[in-house]
Amino acid sequence: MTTVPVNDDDPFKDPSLASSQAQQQTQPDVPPGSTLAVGRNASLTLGTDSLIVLDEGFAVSRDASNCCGLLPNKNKTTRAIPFFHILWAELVEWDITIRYAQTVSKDVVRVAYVNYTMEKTDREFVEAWVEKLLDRAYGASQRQKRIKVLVNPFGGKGTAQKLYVREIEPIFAAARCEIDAERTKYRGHAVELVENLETAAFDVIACCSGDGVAHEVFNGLAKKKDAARALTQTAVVQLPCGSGNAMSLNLNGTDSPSLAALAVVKGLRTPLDLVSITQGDKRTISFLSQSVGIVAESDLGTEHLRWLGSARFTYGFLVRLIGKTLYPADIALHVEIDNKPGIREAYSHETSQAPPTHDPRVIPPPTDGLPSLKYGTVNDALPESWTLVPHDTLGNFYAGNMAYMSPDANFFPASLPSDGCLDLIRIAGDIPRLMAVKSLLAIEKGTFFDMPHVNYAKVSAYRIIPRNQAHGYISIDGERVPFEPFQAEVHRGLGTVLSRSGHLYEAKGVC
Ligand SMILES: Nc1ncnc2c1ncn2[C@@H]1O[C@H](COP(=O)(O)OP(=O)(O)OP(=O)(O)O)[C@@H](O)[C@H]1O
Repeated sequence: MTTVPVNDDDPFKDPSLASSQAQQQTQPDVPPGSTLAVGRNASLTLGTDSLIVLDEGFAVSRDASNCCGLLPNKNKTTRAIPFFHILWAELVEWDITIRYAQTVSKDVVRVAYVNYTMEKTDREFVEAWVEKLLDRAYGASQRQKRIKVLVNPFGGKGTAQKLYVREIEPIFAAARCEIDAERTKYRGHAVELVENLETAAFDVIACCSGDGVAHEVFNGLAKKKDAARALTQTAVVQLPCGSGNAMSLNLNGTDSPSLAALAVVKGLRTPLDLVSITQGDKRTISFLSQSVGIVAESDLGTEHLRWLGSARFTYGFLVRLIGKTLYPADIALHVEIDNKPGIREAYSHETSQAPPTHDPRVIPPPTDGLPSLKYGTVNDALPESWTLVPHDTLGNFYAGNMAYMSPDANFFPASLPSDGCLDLIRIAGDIPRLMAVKSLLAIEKGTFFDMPHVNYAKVSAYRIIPRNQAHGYISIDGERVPFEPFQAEVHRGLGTVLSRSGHLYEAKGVC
């Protein structure tokens, strides 16, 4: 028998769970076929949420807390490995090996394994048990995903390659994923790589980067001749290795690379709304956010303060709040829900739905490119039903397709992956300074949505024309674009990501 240390937490009230198939008969809570005897003194049982490893050998394993392991520790014979953490299980000859992601700290999991040599008994039973374990471990998530990995060696602090090798790749490998990794060489390289990628050969494109490379990957898929099909079939995921890791926070529920890798291994295919942005003669795809005004300027206009780290955004924000900076613009909206009770209700409705067991979308034919634009481009006449409304005192125009924009900044708590809407926040720039500072604090506290001066709507399209400013900042998914009018239109569920829930973000919502 070979084991590496298993999580020492023992959540089991009754450590005397069956240690053999015979004993199992006396355990009414354990369905037949759940326990596998793996030697005279050890067994593996499929519990409710975990694999229960009962091994008397654990009790005498070396442990500093028990005289170098010389004294048997009767309480430590049963250990639990949550099914979510099980990466793979296999039977080779009569050797059973189970690999899993072991929690070594709050933010880190590492590959570990248990291995037993079985007695040559009922092979069919053992094979069926392994299959049941994999079933519980993966549920509706695809096993052995084929993953194209793109590493941005300059993402974040320049440690993406190191993080990939140390924190991510071992987890993918232990889960028997097929991996093809490549580094991006220059800005825009991911767009080119993905445009020319044989996407049918991969289930997932994983960006070991910040949100910037994920933005490029969606745009690369959008440039393909069979864009609609590629965007439906290929899931885009982010492994947090950059300075902005919103995508991973929202879908993997973490900005830890190893936990995100585990979430990707277990991720469920999830349709994601994508947004066409037309500006000048260009059409690009946005998956995360668009901002004009204080948010864009606090992020993009503070590059010279990079030495401040993440505080540069807060500093930039406060300077502009206190200065009551205004960003006047004319705005036309295609509103879907214009009031907070209605938004809350739409959100609650989705959260009350059972998680989907499969992706309901029909795969588009290979001849379909991007969907046509229902409302034309920014260069076309304004659609008849739209009205341009002057916002002379605008301070913040912020449209979000996901909830978190950074850790502790759940700006869009009502956002849903595929409701066909962007959540749009508009805040006047001339509100009292104290109220403005309170708004900033309210984002972290989760009370921002309900503040009366925060105008929150769900929209499916809009046009914004900045006014009376020679220069300024517009951010699309955190990337700077020209300070010119643009139009946005949501395409419901056009893209695909992997998420933990299959239909929600990993953020506290507005229920
Ligand atoms: N080898 C490379 N050299 C220079 N730029 C690159 C390279 N690979 C990717 N990029 C660019 O780096 C930008 C930022 O990437 P990413 O989002 O991964 O990192 P980040 O640290 O979160 O971003 P930021 O620098 O904006 O804070 C992307 O626009 C991408 O095109």
